[in-house]
Order: sequence, then structure tokens, then C-alpha cells
Amino acid sequence: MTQVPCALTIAGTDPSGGAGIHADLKTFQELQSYGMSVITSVVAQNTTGVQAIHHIPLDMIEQQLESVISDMPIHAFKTGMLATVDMMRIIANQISNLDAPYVMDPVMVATSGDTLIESTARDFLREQLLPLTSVVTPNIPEAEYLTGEKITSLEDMKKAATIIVHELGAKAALIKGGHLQEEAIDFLYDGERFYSFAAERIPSKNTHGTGCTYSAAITAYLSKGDSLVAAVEKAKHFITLAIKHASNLGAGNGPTNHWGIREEKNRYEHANN
Ligand SMILES: Nc1ncnc2c1ncn2[C@@H]1O[C@H](COP(=O)(O)OP(=O)(O)OP(=O)(O)O)[C@@H](O)[C@H]1O
Ligand SMILES: Cc1ncc(COP(=O)(O)O)c(N)n1
Repeated sequence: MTQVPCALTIAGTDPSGGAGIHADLKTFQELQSYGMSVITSVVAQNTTGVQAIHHIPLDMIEQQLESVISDMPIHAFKTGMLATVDMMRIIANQISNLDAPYVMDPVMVATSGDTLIESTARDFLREQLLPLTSVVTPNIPEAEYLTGEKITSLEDMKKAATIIVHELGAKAALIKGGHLQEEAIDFLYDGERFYSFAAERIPSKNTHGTGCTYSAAITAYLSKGDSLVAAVEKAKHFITLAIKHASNLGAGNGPTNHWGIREEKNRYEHANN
């Protein structure tokens, strides 16, 4: 029997469905990878911001990890919001037993500007978790924090990627240039080569959860056996269409549309029939 691709996300929640675990599972489902999740924090949030955060007790995070790892196949996994050093320690310990690609979205601040992790946890993330990753996907402010260098140009983005790989120990770095210039251009560095992924900038306020959705799409494609470069290329297409077909939900920064690819295909077929 063919093996079903299986992907795991370890992250916080979003009851409004656009970011965190919710975005990850919708993306896994859309890309036909069997989705599984370990919840680190329950976050009361919506398109306007974060209203409250409750961290799951550490023994319960550990038990969730044990439950899924001891029983289920995991072909790729990602981490999102990991708020405290203690959580990160438990997670680092458990994932070091996994033989699967690890995609880290180094979530620090939400699109709304709300801080999602403790400041001491940022250092632990950089020093202890980063060396375990197959690829880390910082946006510009996150890459600036990780490297301690200001990023104002495409050359700066590339330099940050080399620091993250050669000095901080990640296997690969994907620096997202979402806010830098007209084109939405991202650079992947795998320790040997740079690859660029560019898309048109879509004028939209509906960007809640874009980082989560993009990293989940990379994870889904890796779980299906794609190379890192192929996974990022396909995920970039996925996130661009998810932003393009967003439905303008909520009063703030709305969620993307996780079935944007299907919508585009339906429109194409409709226009050509
Ligand atoms: N308006 C946009 N139009 C097209 N692509 C975008 C747009 N905004 C973000 N992207 C792309 O979406 C992907 C996810 O970006 P992400 O949102 O994580 O990073 P960011 O835009 O740099 O920061 P932030 O998470 O703070 O919005 C990246 O490929 C980025 O280039
Ligand atoms: C649980 C959780 N994880 C991550 C984000 C970041 O997403 P974004 O920066 O796109 O709002 C979020 N808002 N909530």
C-alpha cells in the first residue's frame, strides 16, 4: 500500500482560523499531506490582534509530542509559535529523535504587532533550536534579530542567509523579503547556492498568517518527498495565490485563502470551456 505523506506542526492556535495551527492544518489538507498538531499555546486572537495567551502546561506539551511521535509516521514537521525557553527545551529534546526535515518559522511578533514569545526564548531559539533545522524561514525583522545586522537591500538579505547557515548552524535559510520592495522576493541559501523566488506584490491588507501558511506549505511538499528547492518554489506559488484570493474577512488584517490554487484552476477551466 502507498504511504500517505504525513506532516506535523508544533505551534500556537488562532480561533479566527488564519494563522498558527489552524493555518498549518488547512494548508496540509489542501496540499494532500495528512496533518497532525501539537499545541504549545492557546491564543485568543483575530484579524485585529491578540487579546490573550494561555500557555499549555509543559507536561501536556511533552505528552502530546510523545503521543504523536510514538505512534504516527512523520515525513516532515514545522514549528511556529514557541513562547518560552522551557517549552523549547522539551521540544528540542523530542524532535532530536525524528528523522525528517524540520522547517522552523521563527515566529516572534504577529502581523498585528503583538509579541508572541518571551525575549529569553528568542536567544534559546537562535542558539539551541536553529542548529536542528533543515530550513528556517525568517522575515526581515526576524532575520535582523537572528543575525544582529540591519537589512535594507537584497544583498543584505543574502548576507543574512549566509550568517544564519554558516555561523548559526541552520542547514538552509529562506529570507522573506515581503516588505522590502515592490516585488515580493525571497532568497533561499542552502550552504552552497542562492535561489530566488519572486512574485508580484499584491496590494492587500489580508496577510494574517502568511508566514505560517508559507512554512506549512513548504513542510507539506517536503513530506511528499520534494527537494527543498522544489518545495519552496511550489509553496511560493501557493502563498501568492492564497494572498491573491483572500476574502477580506474580519475588521483587521484578514486571513489568506488556503484554497487559492483551486480557485485559480476553477477560473482557468471556466474561462477555457
Ligand atoms: N502583499 C504581498 N503580495 C505578495 N506576496 C506577499 C505579500 N506579503 C507577503 N508576501 C509573501 O508571502 C510570503 C510570506 O511572507 P511573510 O508574511 O511571512 O513575511 P513578511 O511579509 O516578510 O512578514 P510578515 O509575516 O510580518 O507579514 C513571502 O513569500 C512573502 O514574500
Ligand atoms: C499562533 C500564532 N502563530 C503565529 C502567528 C504569526 O502570524 P502573522 O505574523 O502572519 O500574524 C500568529 N498570529 N499566531
